[in-house]
Amino acid sequence: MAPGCTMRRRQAGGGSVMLWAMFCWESLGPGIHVDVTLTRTTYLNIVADQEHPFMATVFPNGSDLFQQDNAPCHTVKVVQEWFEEHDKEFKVLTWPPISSDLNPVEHLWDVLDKQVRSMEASSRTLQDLKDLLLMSWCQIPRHTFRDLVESMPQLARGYIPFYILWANFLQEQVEMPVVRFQAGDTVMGRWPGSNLYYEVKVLSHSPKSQLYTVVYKDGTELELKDADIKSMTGFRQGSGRSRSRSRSRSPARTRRSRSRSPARTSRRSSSHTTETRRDKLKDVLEVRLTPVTRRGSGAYPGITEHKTMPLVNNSNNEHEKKEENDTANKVVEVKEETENQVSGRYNLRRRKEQGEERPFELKDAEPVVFLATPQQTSKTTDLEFGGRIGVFFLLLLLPVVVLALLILCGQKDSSLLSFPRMLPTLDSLWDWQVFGITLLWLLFQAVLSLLPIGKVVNGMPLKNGKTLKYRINGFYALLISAVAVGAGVYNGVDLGYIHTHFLQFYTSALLISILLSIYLFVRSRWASDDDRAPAGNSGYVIYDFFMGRELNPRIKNFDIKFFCEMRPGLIGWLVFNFAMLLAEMKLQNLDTPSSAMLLVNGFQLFWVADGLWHEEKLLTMMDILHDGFGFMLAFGDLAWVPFTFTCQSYYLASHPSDLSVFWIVAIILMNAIGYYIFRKANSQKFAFRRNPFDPTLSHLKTIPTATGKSLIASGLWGFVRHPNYLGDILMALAWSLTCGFNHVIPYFYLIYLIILLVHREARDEHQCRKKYGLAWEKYCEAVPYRIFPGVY
Ligand SMILES: NC(=O)C1=CN([C@@H]2O[C@H](COP(=O)(O)OP(=O)(O)OC[C@H]3O[C@@H](n4cnc5c(N)ncnc54)[C@H](OP(=O)(O)O)[C@@H]3O)[C@@H](O)[C@H]2O)C=CC1
Ligand SMILES: CC(C)=CCC[C@@H](C)[C@H]1CC=C2C3=C(CC[C@@]21C)[C@@]1(C)CC[C@H](O)C(C)(C)[C@@H]1CC3
Repeated sequence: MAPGCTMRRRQAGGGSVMLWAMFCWESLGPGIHVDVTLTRTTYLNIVADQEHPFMATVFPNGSDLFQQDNAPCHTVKVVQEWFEEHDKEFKVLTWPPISSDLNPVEHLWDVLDKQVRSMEASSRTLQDLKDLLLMSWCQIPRHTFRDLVESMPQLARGYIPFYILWANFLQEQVEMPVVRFQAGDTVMGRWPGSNLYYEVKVLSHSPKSQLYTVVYKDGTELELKDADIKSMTGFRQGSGRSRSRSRSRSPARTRRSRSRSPARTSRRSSSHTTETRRDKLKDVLEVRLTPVTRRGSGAYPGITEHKTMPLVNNSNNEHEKKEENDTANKVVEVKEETENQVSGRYNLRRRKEQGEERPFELKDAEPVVFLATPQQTSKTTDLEFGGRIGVFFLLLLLPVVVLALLILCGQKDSSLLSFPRMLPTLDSLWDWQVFGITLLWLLFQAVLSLLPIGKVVNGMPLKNGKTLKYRINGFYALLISAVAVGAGVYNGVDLGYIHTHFLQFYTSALLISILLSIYLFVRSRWASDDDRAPAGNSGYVIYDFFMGRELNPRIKNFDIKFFCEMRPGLIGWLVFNFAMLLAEMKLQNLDTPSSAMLLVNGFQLFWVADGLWHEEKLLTMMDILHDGFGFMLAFGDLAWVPFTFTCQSYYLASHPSDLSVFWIVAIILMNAIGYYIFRKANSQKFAFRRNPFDPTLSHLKTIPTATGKSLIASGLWGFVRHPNYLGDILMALAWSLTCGFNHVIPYFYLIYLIILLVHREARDEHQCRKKYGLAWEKYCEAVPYRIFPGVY
């Protein structure tokens, strides 16, 4: 922000709050507090996560217009590229470089200014100012912004259409004393990532970082910004000190001098402390600040009884239904029992009044969105899987486990106790021809993935603000592979070869995954910080080799991780299943495959086809966004998936399983229920993350988080915290049940999946708790079970 844009009153202390907002004739958009230095990444996040979904909701028919001024962050290359990529959905209107026109949002800043000023006495801290700005933005009446648009001369002359969205930044400044609290003071400290305050004791203040070190009652020590601390009296009463404030507009305004009328200047310095305003202010603060009750002594601060944390109904999506002030997002804050004072204004209702017993209150509003700070890849300190020692054993154990599984599965007696004393010789485990076939398969799938069919989509924004492009053609690859395999079999290719050489196929895949991991590890030496995975950069060779140092290793446009996750292993698994089906018919002299084998083939074909149909959704998953590509995923994708996921069909090839009609129906039903839960939960979450305003999701209740994202807290996501895992596990159970109860070996996939998903859930829980703080705690309170309702 250029100094010329701000009008500071005094130099001592103070700071500024930056707000980004957008509006059109139809509706106000969300007001977004930019919590970090405004960078291209921050702005790209705003555009992708806020502006884009809002635009899609307000103008669902496309061909709409978006206008912003020429601020540097608006015009940087990555941002322009993003807009170019989306130019089919909407066009960005250029802002004439020497335009004397104000961005229409600026008129709303004036409205905001008046509203905030009328509550001036309250704004003692940056947090106060931020809260007031956000709340005031939401309170701009509909007629104000509509009148503004309708009064624009360009509109009257037909130069600009109604379907245009304007956006801009506002910077407001507040002055504060430098050190408000002394060591030993008892104050109210905000719990990071939330809007909840707890009693804390100030330990010290650092003049350098301007941070207070405080200790919570449970002993947690944290560093808090001045804005996150309130005095006990101020907290209870909400009375304020005087402050002075100045503001600046969009960063683009650096070159344009802003002429302010003398009237405005005098208005600025006048005091606005009438009783009415105080009352208004009191209301606002009472909605905002809520002392929380502790559940027990020494409890973790997040686990408290928050009678006040709001659960938000997503129904604000239907903005056309609203009568007044139809902002797309409204402030969601905690509130005390003083509901009567404010309920009319803020539309707060007790959930009990709606006949539900939840300890939450419901608001017909979305939260004002706070922007998450983009992550930097620093050294990985939080080691998973038991750290270096854990991954060392996993490195050795995983390949051996698969080998043991295959040996047992292929035996007549598959009981664990009949594991052969003599291990297969190295000679019998290796076949160059098999190795060649495996390489050819990989090459074939790589070629298919590069075919210029299917759409190209953007992945999620990376740390540097860029997005990678992905060709989504997995489903076509499956169809082409099916035709190729079918043609091969028709022309006499004996797929029984796969059954008889299954171990050799495994060792080939194992070797390839090891070689690939070594290649990935070596090439990651040259990976820039931006390209590194948050989870695989501990500095320990074994650990980083296992986890993968590079996030999205690519050879030109070929994304190695995305390819391996979805193609050779998954499609290969289906080919193996088909080979086992043919082998079963041959070994057991059957004219048609057994019902168990048909079910397994059918279910798994459907699951893989479904995964490839929804291939794009993988782009938002932990594996792509967080995990590096190292041995774990290379081995997982190329060896683990095709050789352990086949455990039922490989087992059935040599172990007949007679299923009664009852069992067949029960198993089909179980698979169908599992699939429904799995797919619905995943699709709902994906759609919600892509567009929180999606009208089809308006019935969902959500919990706002301080990052701007909300958590779905009703429907399947209100049933258990990981309904998608539950669905997946139900399907896995159905697949295993086809093999009967003679041996545990066909249940290997089910056992693996439960272990993996329970562990994954714990990893995810850890990350979500870090990301969402108390909002996550609230979600856990509202939805106590993780995967299995009533059990876990
Ligand atoms: N068969 C197999 O071997 C495996 C299958 N899978 C399947 O893949 C699928 C995806 O799994 P995975 O990526 O692990 O997990 P999820 O798809 O459940 O993703 C977890 C993320 O979802 C977001 N989230 C969590 N709770 C909520 C909520 N209430 N509302 C909105 N967003 C929420 C959070 O991210 P944020 O808030 O940042 O968006 C969280 O980090 C699952 O169906 C799983 O069963 C996974 C692993 C192995
Ligand atoms: C023990 C070990 C080596 C673990 C590696 C784990 C991997 C095998 C799995 C981690 C997440 C996976 C997913 C799929 C396959 C298995 C791995 C790679 C998946 C691509 C299968 C198809 C689904 O539709 C899916 C896209 C939901 C799924 C995503 C996760």
